[in-house]
Amino acid sequence: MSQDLPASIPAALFYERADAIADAARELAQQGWTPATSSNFSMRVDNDHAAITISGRDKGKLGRDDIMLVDMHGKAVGTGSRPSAETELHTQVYRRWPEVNVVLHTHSRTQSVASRLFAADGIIRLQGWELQKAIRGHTTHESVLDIPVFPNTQHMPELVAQVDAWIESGKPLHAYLINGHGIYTWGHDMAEARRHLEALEFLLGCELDLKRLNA
Ligand SMILES: CSC[C@@H](O)[C@@H](O)C(=O)COP(=O)(O)O
Ligand SMILES: [Zn+2]
Repeated sequence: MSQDLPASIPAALFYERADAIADAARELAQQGWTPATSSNFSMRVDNDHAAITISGRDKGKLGRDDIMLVDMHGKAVGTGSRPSAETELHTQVYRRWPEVNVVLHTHSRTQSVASRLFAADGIIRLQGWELQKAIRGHTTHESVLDIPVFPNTQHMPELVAQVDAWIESGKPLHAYLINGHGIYTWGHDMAEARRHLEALEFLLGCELDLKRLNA
């Protein structure tokens, strides 16, 4: 289905975003983090719109026609295509933080297992790892980096409410896990969002190893 763009959005801008999403998705898929059409990716286009993956597509084989425009409430703009089933989790981040321009969601094995293992605690506390410094605002391994684990649901407003409650409690949020599901993280640009995702994948893997070793 073709994408019509509002007059305020140049085609070159939208397709630059679409290409950047498709390129990142391909690379993340190659790492095995987007199995069986899972995962979704988006980039802010302007204050009122984001480019996001169309629902159900193989994230390892995306082209620019697999990306569509939505408004900041998750409604399709200029196309009959269906946006990601989890679009509201992306637009929530864009509405909340105007400086965030990229949201990434993946389903790696490490993310999935860690989410199950720490679900009862509702949180994974990362501390003492040098790689925490890959996360914006963290300048030392001594800092505390809390990653909440929210219960999974197919009803997005419930998840949105849980994320809102965490943020409104005043706690920092750079990423969250959904139990048995995967991770959401974001960044000011694609490089930062990718760095956050990669660092968190590594750190969750380390925490799982510690549990395995009973350390
Ligand atoms: C194929 S199961 C994964 C989905 O249920 C969902 O969690 C997901 O990440 C992808 O959904 P999508 O609608 O393609 O964005
Ligand atoms: Zn998902």
